Amino acid sequence: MDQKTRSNRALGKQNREQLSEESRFHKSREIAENLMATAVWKQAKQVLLYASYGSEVSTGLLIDAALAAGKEVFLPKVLGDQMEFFRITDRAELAPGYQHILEPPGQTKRFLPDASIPTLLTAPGLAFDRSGARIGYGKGFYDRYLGKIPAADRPYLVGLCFSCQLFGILDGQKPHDINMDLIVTERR
Ligand SMILES: Nc1nc2c(c(=O)[nH]1)N(C=O)[C@@H](CNc1ccc(C(=O)N[C@@H](CCC(=O)O)C(=O)O)cc1)CN2
Ligand SMILES: Nc1ncnc2c1ncn2[C@@H]1O[C@H](COP(=O)(O)OP(=O)(O)OP(=O)(O)O)[C@@H](O)[C@H]1O
Repeated sequence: MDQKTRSNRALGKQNREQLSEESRFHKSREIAENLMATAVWKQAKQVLLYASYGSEVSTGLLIDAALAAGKEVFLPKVLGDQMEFFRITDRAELAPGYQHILEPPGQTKRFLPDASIPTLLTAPGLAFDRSGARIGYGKGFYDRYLGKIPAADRPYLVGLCFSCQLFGILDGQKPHDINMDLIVTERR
């Protein structure tokens, strides 16, 4: 991996961690509100979210709002070197898994892409740019997962980040990197 990707990842992570907990909480709420105001969120019947940990954009509000709105909610679970999404109907079903991140039990309905069902996926990340480029922890889970899905069946992809993680242009993109369709920050 190139030097630029490394330094953008480190910078995005540092900027995210420098926000106070209160500020992250506040901004996460604004990010959730901005996402929920979009047509893609409103129309989505299925949402693939993540259970936030560390200094990531918090997703608790989104999970609860999606469940309350009757959407099907799926969260990632790491299985070996792959990641799969399983349905939850309550946050209480989650238990610590890979890297102590809360995960679904894995016996419930597994997400299967279906282009006829409006579906939205939110991805966390350390650095993003306006074109939708995304840098994660560097293990490639999201890129590998999304790469398995034929482009026509892929959910609408939304990157969630604080505006301090948004950079001008993240070059050093690799062929396997899959761009987000939309980036949502606390500033929209
Ligand atoms: N909330 C959340 N769930 C997720 C992901 C994620 O990024 N966020 N994933 C997306 O892939 C998968 C888990 N992948 C992960 C890959 C690496 C690390 C990790 O190495 N964490 C270190 C920090 C490493 C670093 O700073 O470079 C740590 O937390 O100490 C964590 C999760 C599936 N679930
Ligand atoms: N579609 C793919 N097919 C095969 N290998 C892949 C694919 N996507 C990613 N990888 C592997 O994963 C590694 C890490 O990828 P990358 O640096 O893009 O991760 P990232 O986007 O920062 O992290 P993540 O997706 O876990 O949040 C790559 O070096 C590559 O070996």
